[in-house]
Amino acid sequence: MKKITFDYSKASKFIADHEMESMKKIALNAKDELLSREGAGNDFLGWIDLPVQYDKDEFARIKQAADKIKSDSEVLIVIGIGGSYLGARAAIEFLRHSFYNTVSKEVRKTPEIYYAGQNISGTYLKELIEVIGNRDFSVNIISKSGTTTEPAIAFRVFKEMLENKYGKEEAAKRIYATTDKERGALKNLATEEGYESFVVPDDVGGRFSVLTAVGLLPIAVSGANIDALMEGAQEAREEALQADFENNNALKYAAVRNILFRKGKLVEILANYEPNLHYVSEWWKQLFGESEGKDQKGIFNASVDLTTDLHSMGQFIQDGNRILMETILNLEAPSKDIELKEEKVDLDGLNYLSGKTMDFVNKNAMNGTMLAHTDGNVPNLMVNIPAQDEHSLGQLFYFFEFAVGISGYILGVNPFNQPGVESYKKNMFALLGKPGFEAEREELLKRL
Ligand SMILES: O=P(O)(O)OC[C@H]1O[C@](O)(CO)[C@@H](O)[C@@H]1O
Repeated sequence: MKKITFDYSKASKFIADHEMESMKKIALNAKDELLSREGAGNDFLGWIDLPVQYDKDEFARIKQAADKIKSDSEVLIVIGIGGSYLGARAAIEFLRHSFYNTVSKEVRKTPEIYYAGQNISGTYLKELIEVIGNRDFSVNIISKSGTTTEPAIAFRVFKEMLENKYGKEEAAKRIYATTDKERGALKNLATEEGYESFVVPDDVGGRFSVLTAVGLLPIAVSGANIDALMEGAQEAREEALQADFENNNALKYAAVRNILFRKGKLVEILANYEPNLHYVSEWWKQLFGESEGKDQKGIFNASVDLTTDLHSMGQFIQDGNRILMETILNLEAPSKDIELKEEKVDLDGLNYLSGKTMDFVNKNAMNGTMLAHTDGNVPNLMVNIPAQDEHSLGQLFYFFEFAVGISGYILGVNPFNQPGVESYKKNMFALLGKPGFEAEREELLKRL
C-alpha cells in the first residue's frame, strides 16, 4: 500500500540546512516529551495508541449498530460539534460520493446522513426536519462532555420528534449516544432511557477522537470500511513512532512549519484541489487551531478550496501581506476522471487539451499555482495522499494528529487542552439567563 508523504523541497529556498538541523533536534526532543508521556496534557494521550489498542468488542458493536441503522433508517442525523462531528464528516465526504445525499439510493446504498448541533440556527434545524419528512430515521448524538449546548439543543428537538413518531420505547432503539463512559448529562440520559451507548475514552480529546466511536459509527453507516481506516492509521503510527527524522513525515512537517512560523509566516493555509477534501481541512483547522492557539501564541489555520478560491483569495495569497505559508493536500489518484474530447471547430480554443484528463488539467493548475505562490514568497509544502480511500485517510488522520502533538510541544504550549473555548460559553450562559450566572449577566448587559 502506498504511503502518505510530506514534501518540502519547493520551500527549500526559505529553509537553510542549519535551520533544519537545529529544528530537527527540537522536534526529536518534542517527540521524546510526547512519547515519554511527561509533557503538558499527558492525561490526553490515548490517541497515540488508539489504532492498535482499541476496544474490539465495541468496534464490533459499532458495525452491528451501523448495520441496524442501514436496515431500518433512510436518514441518519449525526448530532455533534467540533471534534464530535468534523472527523466523521471529513471521512464521509472524502470517501463517499460527492453528492452523497442526493445521488440515487441505488448508487448510495446507505442512509442519507445530515449533521445537526453544529450551529444554533432554527432555520437550519427546521429545514432539516423538512428534509427528513415522513421517512424513517435514527439519531447518533455525540458529545464527550455530554453538556455542550449546541448539540444538546438539537438533540432535544430530534428526541421529541422520534418519540412522537415511534413512541418512547421504539424511539430509544433509534438513538445512539456516544459520550463519556460514566459522566455528563448525556450519559445519564442514555442510561435512564436505555440508548445504545458508545464511549469516548477519557484520555482522548474531542479533536483527536475520529478513530473512536465518535467518528467510526457515522463513517460505518455511510458504507465506508472502518477496518481499512484503522489499518491506515496503524501504518502511520508505526512510522511516526519508529522512523528516524529523515523518514518521519509527521516530524518533518512539524519541524518545517515551526521554522517558517519563526520567520514570520504566522498563517498556514491548507489548500486542496478536490472538493471532497473540504471537510478534511475543516477537521484539520480544529485539530491545529484548538491545539496550538493559546498563551497568545500559535500559527493561525485557514483553508482554501482550489482552484475555486484562486478566484477569490488568490490575489491575497499571491500578493497580499506576506505572513502566509501554504500546505497543499495533493490527492495523487482521484477515484474518477473525465477525458476531454476534440471538437471539429475549436471555438472555445480548448482543443489543445483534447485527449487530456480533468486530473491532468487540475494537477497542472496545482503545480503552476505552487510555483507562482513560491515566487510570491509563500513557502509551499505538500502532503501527498495516495488515493481516495480509507487506507490513505487513516494515515492522514494519524499523520496530522502526531504532527500537531510535536508541533505544540515545539511551540511550548499544551496541545491537548482548550481553555479559551470557555469564554464565549460563559457569556452566552449569562446572557441566556442560566441559573448561577446572574452577576455576569448584569455586567454584560451594561456593555451591550
Ligand atoms: O464532545 P463535546 O464535549 O460536546 O465537545 C465538542 C467540542 O467542544 C469543545 O470542547 C470546545 O468547546 C471541543 O474541544 C470539542 O470538540
